[in-house]
Amino acid sequence: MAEMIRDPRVMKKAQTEVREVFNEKERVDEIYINELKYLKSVVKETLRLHPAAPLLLQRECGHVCEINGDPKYWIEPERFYPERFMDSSIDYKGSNFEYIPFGAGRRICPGSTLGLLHVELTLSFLLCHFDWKLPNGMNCEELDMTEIFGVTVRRKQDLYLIPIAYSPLFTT
Ligand code: HEM
Repeated sequence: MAEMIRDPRVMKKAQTEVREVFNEKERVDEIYINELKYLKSVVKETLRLHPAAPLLLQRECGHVCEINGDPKYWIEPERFYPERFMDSSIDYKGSNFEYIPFGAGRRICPGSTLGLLHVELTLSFLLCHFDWKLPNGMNCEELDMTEIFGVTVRRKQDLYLIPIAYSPLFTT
């Protein structure tokens, strides 16, 4: 939600997809979740930029540095850009080592399917039934994206957003 509120283009695109699929089916339901190609890319991109459980001890680089000057695996690696996963063969199975939000190998997360379903379904509900805006006239560039490390990584500042109920019946 934080990445999408920072980029209204992505929010709009994900919302349009969710509303098209679920309005047609007349309800939000997990059986249609695989039709949400863009929303799934949003979740993938979120787990790329913000892995909930980075492996090993977390470290932070003390200096700005450039490694070989050429991003080998990701184009514009720091950018939140879900489109990079559309039509990509990279999945969650841990066979692409540049993307292992659930780990890899024998100890890969056994709860990934359940975890993803919860995230995707919850996000679908939030996008389908509400429009979202920042409080107090806050600008999206002002949103603090600092993360803190614990057992899992999370936002340092809680995210406050204003939901505006949406119903296709009341739109013009
Ligand atoms: C989006 C949600 C989730 C993320 C991002 C996530 C991520 C991870 C990661 C990165 C690991 C370490 C894998 C490794 O050592 O290579 C892990 C392990 C594990 N996860 Fe998850 N997980 C999620 C949801 C869940 C859920 C819903 C469950 C249980 C219902 C679960 C159960 C476990 C267990 C038991 C392990 C330890 C596996 C082992 O060491 O053999 N996870 N998870």
